[in-house]
Amino acid sequence: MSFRPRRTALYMPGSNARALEKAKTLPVDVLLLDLEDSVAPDQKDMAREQVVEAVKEGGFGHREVVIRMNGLDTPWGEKDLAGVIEARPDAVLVPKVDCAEDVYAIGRKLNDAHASQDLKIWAMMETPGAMVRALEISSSKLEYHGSRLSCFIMGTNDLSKETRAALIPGRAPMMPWLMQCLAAARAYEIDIIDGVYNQFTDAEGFIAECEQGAEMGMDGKTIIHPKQIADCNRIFSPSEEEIARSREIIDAFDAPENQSKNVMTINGKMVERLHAEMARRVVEIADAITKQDEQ
Ligand SMILES: CC(C)(COP(=O)(O)OP(=O)(O)OC[C@H]1O[C@@H](n2cnc3c(N)ncnc32)[C@H](O)[C@@H]1OP(=O)(O)O)[C@@H](O)C(=O)NCCC(=O)NCCSC(=O)C[C@H](O)C(=O)O
Ligand SMILES: [Mg+2]
Repeated sequence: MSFRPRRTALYMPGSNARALEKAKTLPVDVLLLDLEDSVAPDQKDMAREQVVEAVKEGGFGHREVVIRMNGLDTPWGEKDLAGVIEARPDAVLVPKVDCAEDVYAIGRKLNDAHASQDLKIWAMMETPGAMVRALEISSSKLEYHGSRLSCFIMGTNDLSKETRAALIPGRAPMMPWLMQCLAAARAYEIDIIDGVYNQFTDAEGFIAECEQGAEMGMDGKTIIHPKQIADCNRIFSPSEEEIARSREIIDAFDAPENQSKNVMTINGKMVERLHAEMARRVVEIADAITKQDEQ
């Protein structure tokens, strides 16, 4: 599959055996098995063992499986990374990435361990340093031979803690950083998934934040509870109307009589060839979602 849907990325504490089992039945695109902030220090070793065993055992179907390790500067980081190498998930999620060297350090260790290049690095973007160095971090994808960086995840809780910017409805204080990370990600063809909405019992607020993230261009949203799955999947999927409009644009530009046209009027609106490229992406996303749902 050339396009991989990343609409819903569900966190679950690695210490929660029930959640790990339940994950195999939930309609999410990505599972974020957490060894970091949702796991208490006295549970870290147990959580790591449990997650490594669960990933080795498999059974997660089409879901992308990602393990969030503790930082290499903590007492658990090295053991977590060894566990990741043993378990072989789709990606390791590195918390509190602050600069490109934090990505290189993980890449070097994976390469030294001869871990498959299919094991990707995802970066949590959640420190003030990462906000001002977002482009340096994303560019590490190209500048370091063997870099595996393929996705950013916004960590708005830590960002709020470290910057003291309030997490409020509409997220005005966070908007410059969210968009800066998005542009940095796109500049190097890296996916980007939005931060969590903590008030998981507030469906209306969650829907508003998903819609905002989708309008900003995020590929999906991180979630913390199964209640949030259905709305998140729906909002980050192309609507029937959008798919129909996209097919209309593609057909118009593909028509033999329009081959020498770069601009047209469709339904009273100017449409250029670049819009046909955007439309093809919408259809590709919709097809990938349909294919995944059929599995
Ligand atoms: C928030 C929770 C602690 C709530 O847990 P609980 O009270 O147990 O929820 P429910 O009783 O409503 O659960 C109903 C059933 O759903 C299952 N469940 C709940 N949450 C999950 C989950 N995340 N994954 C899988 N399954 C889940 C329960 O097991 C129940 O199942 P059943 O037995 O069949 O009835 C809890 O939801 C939770 O722990 N959520 C994840 C918290 C987490 O991982 N946080 C860390 C990431 S957030 C973050 O740090 C982002 C970033 O770094 C930043 O800085 O912003
Ligand atoms: Mg965090």
